Amino acid sequence: MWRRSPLSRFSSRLSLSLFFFFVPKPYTDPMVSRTLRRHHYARRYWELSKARLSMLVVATSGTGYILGTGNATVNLSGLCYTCAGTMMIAASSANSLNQIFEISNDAKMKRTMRRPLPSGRISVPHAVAWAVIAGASGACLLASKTNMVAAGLGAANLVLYAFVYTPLKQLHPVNTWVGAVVGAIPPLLGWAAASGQISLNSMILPAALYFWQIPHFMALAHLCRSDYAAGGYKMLSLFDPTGKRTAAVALRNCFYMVPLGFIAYDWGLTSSWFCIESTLLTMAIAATAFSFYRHGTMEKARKMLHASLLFLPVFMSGLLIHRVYDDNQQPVLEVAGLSNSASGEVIQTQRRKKRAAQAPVAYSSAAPFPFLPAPSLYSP
Ligand SMILES: CC(C)=CCC/C(C)=C/CC/C(C)=C/COP(=O)(O)OP(=O)(O)O
Repeated sequence: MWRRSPLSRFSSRLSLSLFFFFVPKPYTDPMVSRTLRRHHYARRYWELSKARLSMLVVATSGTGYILGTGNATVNLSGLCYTCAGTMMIAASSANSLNQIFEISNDAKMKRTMRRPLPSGRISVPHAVAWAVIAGASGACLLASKTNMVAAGLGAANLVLYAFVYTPLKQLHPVNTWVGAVVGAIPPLLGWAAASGQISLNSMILPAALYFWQIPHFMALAHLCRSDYAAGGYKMLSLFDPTGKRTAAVALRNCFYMVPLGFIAYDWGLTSSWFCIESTLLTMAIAATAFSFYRHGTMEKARKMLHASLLFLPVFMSGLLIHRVYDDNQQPVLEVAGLSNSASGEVIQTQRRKKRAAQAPVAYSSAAPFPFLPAPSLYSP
């Protein structure tokens, strides 16, 4: 049998005695216990915020802000305020309220049972206080540092997520589509924070997010189907034992994303490179959805989930890399003495951009009455 040498026993006792001599007792020293308590709650707040989901939400809002800026120089403080406001409303408040309403459901699901509320690591009043304070501060931050459109979108989305989507999960499979609207709002919020308005071309990234969420959540719902059933949620996958319908819905929504790259170009948001990139990307995710449709296995559903996780960051990076900003481009081309065709392209882009920059109301109000002139939102 292995025995420790006297020297090793002596040195471990010595290090233990030194440790207890120098390190203050955690629960007797008020300073240390306060630090520990702060650390404990910081971790619980972080968990309540569903950190990974929140990072994604903030990233979409930040991308919306940069796209909505419309010129080369992005106002960094505005971007930071927008991201912080979105983080507070979306992550801290919306996600905390969602978990407060779903304590008993989350406790029954393997995926969620270790969350701070079902596992009893934070009390309900504490979580409610955190959600209210974070939500109100986030809305005030957006209202004071950006504008009321962004603050209003944030507050409305909080209500939609916590008070419409969350209860709907236990009532009807349509919840996934309502959830897709919730996920599509943050980039619109970001755009509104930068530009103070909602225009047609501000809808491209939200549309992508809306359609993208369907294959993403269909894959999740198929993979975690027994967990969702245990939690009492009504997901489409629970009414679809073969997975065929779930996969068909995912595939259909992948195809809806195909025109987005062309629309982004046509409306002057990106260069033509983005059409190619976006088409290749959507065809790749559609291929995984088709494979899931054909085979209906867990393996194929997982592949579609992984493809969806890759899709969004690449799509958003493409939008940012190929975005077209007008006010700095024309002078640069002129100074560089570039050909007429190059500056002609810039003028065309600006025209397209101007057309798409009109608020959607200009189109929708004209649509049922094609004989009426479309109202112009521009002052001459
Ligand atoms: C500005 C603002 C308020 C933005 C909100 C952004 C936000 C929280 C988007 C999440 C969208 C969504 C449907 C998530 C799934 O929640 P789930 O409840 O199905 O997830 P779970 O099963 O893990 O709890």
